[in-house]
Amino acid sequence: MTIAILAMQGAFLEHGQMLDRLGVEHFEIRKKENLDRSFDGLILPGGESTVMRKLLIELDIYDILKEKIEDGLPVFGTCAGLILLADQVEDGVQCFGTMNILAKRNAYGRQLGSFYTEDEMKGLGKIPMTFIRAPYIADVYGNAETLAVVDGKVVAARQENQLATAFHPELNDDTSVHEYFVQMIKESKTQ
Ligand SMILES: NC(=O)CC[C@H](N)C(=O)O
Repeated sequence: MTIAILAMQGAFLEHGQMLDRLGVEHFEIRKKENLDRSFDGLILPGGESTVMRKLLIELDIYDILKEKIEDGLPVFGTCAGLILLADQVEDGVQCFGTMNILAKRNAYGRQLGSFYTEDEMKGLGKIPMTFIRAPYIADVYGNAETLAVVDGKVVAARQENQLATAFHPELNDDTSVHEYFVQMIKESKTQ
């Protein structure tokens, strides 16, 4: 199994370190040519969603990745990555728009934008959650399903091949969300 990590900007290195710990092969997508390689899953990291969207379009990567996601490629978006997947974005612009969620950007305001907590994620129990100028999911609809709620706000969701978290599981020691994603990839191969 090989996972591609979008590495134009943001917290991509830490995702690679998580995958190393799980013994999963990975490589970085920095330019269009990197997409010549085949891969079984895609990680969209945290960072700045507006910058990532701009680079995706400028580097001619946007259409290729959107088509792969629509064709069922397992994808995991954290924080800005969640915003890239959202069908609707409050205070921002839609990017791939493949997931039936409304993302509210910088939703916790200046003061509360970054914090740490531990809370339940469906199927995983209590896990560490680090939020950095995070969005939350203000609405989940269609085939999307809520996986975690913190203080009444949805912070993780899944829709078939797509997984999104408002927090950064790659910044804590716990590998369970990445394991969950690896399991999604395995299941997609047996379908
Ligand atoms: N840590 C993050 O990824 C922050 C996301 C950022 N606020 C954005 O809108 O893209």
